Parts: sequence; C-alpha cells; structure tokens
Amino acid sequence: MASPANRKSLLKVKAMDFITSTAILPLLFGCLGIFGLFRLLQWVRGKAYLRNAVVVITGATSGLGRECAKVFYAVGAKLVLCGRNGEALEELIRELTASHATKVQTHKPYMVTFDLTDPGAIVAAAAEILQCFGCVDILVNNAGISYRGAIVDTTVDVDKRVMETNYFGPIALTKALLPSMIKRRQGHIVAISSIQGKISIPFRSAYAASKHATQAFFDCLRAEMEQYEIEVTVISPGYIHTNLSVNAITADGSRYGVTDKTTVQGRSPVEVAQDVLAAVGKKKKDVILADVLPSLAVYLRTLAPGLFFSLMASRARKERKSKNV
Ligand SMILES: NC(=O)C1=CN([C@@H]2O[C@H](COP(=O)(O)OP(=O)(O)OC[C@H]3O[C@@H](n4cnc5c(N)ncnc54)[C@H](OP(=O)(O)O)[C@@H]3O)[C@@H](O)[C@H]2O)C=CC1
Ligand SMILES: CCCCCCCCCCCCCCCC(=O)OCC(=O)COP(=O)(O)O
Repeated sequence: MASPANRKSLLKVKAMDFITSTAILPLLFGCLGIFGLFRLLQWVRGKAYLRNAVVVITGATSGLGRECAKVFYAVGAKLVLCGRNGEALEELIRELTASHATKVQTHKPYMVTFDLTDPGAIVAAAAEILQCFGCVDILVNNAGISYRGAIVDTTVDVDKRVMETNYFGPIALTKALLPSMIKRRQGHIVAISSIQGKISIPFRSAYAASKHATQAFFDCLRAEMEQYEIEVTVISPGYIHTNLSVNAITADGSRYGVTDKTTVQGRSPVEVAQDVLAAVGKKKKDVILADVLPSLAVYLRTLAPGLFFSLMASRARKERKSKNV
C-alpha cells in the first residue's frame, strides 16, 4: 500500500505523463497562440480605427481629458479639444505638436471653447466643431464636476449645476452632433461616467444622480443608434488622481478646495487614458475601470441590495462623525 505522499507524487507523474503523451500540450499552446493572435488583431484593428479619426474631447484642459488628448493624438487622431479655458487648450496644443514621441502621422488639433452649462453656446460650439475637420467620428464626453454635501443642506441650484455640467451639457452636445453622424451612418459616442453611475455613495447625491442619468441616457442611445451603426461606449472609472475633488462644489455652491485622500490614492490619469483609448478602439459598450472593491460593490448593489444599503448607511454614519456633517 503506497503512503499518501507517494500516492500524491504518483498522481503527479501520471498527470504529467497524460499531458505529454496526449494532445493536451499542443492544444494548450494552440489555444494560447490563437488567443495571442486574436489580441494582436484586436490591437491592430483598434489602432487603424483611431488613426485619422476625428475625435472631439470635452474637458481637455485637465485631468483625464488632457491625458486622453495625448493618447489619441499619439495614435494619429484628428483632435478637436474643448474646454472653458482657452489658454490651457492652447498650451496643450503647443505641448502636443512640440512632442515627437510618436512614429505615426499626427495632425494639429483644433480647439473650441465653451461652457457646458450654456445651452446656446453648445449649439454654436457643435457647428464650430463640425467645421474643424468637416465631420466628427468620435465624441468623448469627458468634462465634469463633482460635489460634496448632505442632501438636507444642499440647494436645488447646486443639484442643477451638477446636472447641467455632467448630464444636460453632454447630452445637448451629443444631440447636436448626432444628425451628422446619422447622415454618414458612422460615429462613436463615448461617455465618461463613474462607478458612481452604477452605485450611489453618501454625500455625493448630485454627482451620483448625474452619473446614473448619464448611464441611462447613453444605454438608451446605444439601442437607438444600432440601426445607424453608431457605437456608444460608457466608461465608469473608480478614483483617479486629478483635480475633480478640489474643483467639486459643496452644498452652498462654493468650491470644495480639498484634494481628498481617495483622489490622491486613485489611479494615474495617464493609465486611465490608455484604458479609455483601448476601450474605444475595441468599441466596447460598457467598461468599469476600477479596483476590485468598487467593482464588487456594483454586483453587491444588484445581488444583495439590503446588504449594500446597510454598508452605505454605516459609511454615512462614519463620515458624519468624522466630518461633523
Ligand atoms: N477623478 C476621478 O476620481 C474620477 C473622474 N471621473 C470623471 O472623469 C471626468 C474628468 O474628470 P477629471 O479629469 O477627473 O477632473 P478634472 O477636474 O481634472 O477635469 C474636469 C474637466 O471638465 C471641465 N469642465 C468642468 N466644468 C465644465 C463646464 N461647465 N463646461 C466645460 N467644461 C467643464 C474642466 O474644464 P475647466 O478647466 O474649464 O474647469 C476640466 O477640463 C469627469 O466626467 C469625472 O466625473 C470618473 C470617475 C472618477
Ligand atoms: C462581495 C463583497 C463586496 C464588498 C463591497 C464592499 C462595498 C465597498 C464600497 C465601495 C464604495 C466605492 C466607491 C467608489 C467611488 C468611486 O470610485 O467614485 C469615482 C468617482 O467618480 C470619484 O468622484 P469623487 O468626487 O467622489 O471623488
């Protein structure tokens, strides 16, 4: 009778014999090869899709939008960079055109300045955007602001400001550019949402609501645009180390002015921009770009809502205690 240790090593030898003497090994390498080839093909197709594509990026003056401008420029996209701050856009264009970090043919970006909270300005901006290269292939709705505050203390004006910037502005710009995409039966709309478009955390009511609305709108749009072959990608990042927190507005509309620890510990916008580029290149429909815990929280919200709500209530209690809100 063999001892348990001997039995174990005997089993190992038998398993190795089986693997080497049958077709398993070649099959395994074959599968890996096919997978590698598939990924390579996807990468090449993504690059070809983005090269010479007319890409409009809102909120290109800072954070994720600025980094997106760099990665889309580097793969040869024709950029129209949007923001409120003309000087910051000019500086970015100077930086892009001065760099020779890419081997592909690049194109001098255009800039269009407008405020997303001004509906009239959006209509005029859309016309200006269309004139830059004659059409738009990809619109990246990236611009946004965040908010911090308790619902009971927050004026409805603050809720409206967040909704105007994060929801009404981007959907107005999308609607203004859609007819030209429909006419060409070609186009791609990207919405930079947030994990908070899928779950709501305390003291972020206006922000989470604006991002939930974004998710809902662009999910509807995806279904309605399928007949015109227009793609819709919703991207939901977790924390990113940008100016979002410091520029957030508070219950009375004043600037928050603090870079939260969660923001500092967030992912680099450079990395997130690479992921955005890959997701757009692959024409992904819905992408979460977050750590394990926030990603799991999304599933928890669906599968065990009671537990999720208890966790959020406890989070609210803790935050109230620590910040005295
Ligand atoms: N940072 C994070 O942790 C996360 C961010 N996101 C999302 O990423 C996107 C980019 O934010 P991020 O880069 O982090 O933050 P930043 O504050 O660095 O950038 C925000 C951009 O939006 C622009 N913007 C703000 N308000 C308006 C307006 N009224 N009209 C036009 N443009 C405006 C800003 O332009 P201006 O220079 O004129 O202020 C700026 O370019 C946002 O949609 C945000 O919700 C999602 C998940 C996590
Ligand atoms: C099966 C086990 C599941 C365990 C789940 C535990 C629940 C953990 C809760 C995690 C909450 C994560 C919140 C993430 C929020 C986030 O990433 O937001 C991104 C932003 O948009 C940031 O904006 P802000 O202005 O809030 O800085």
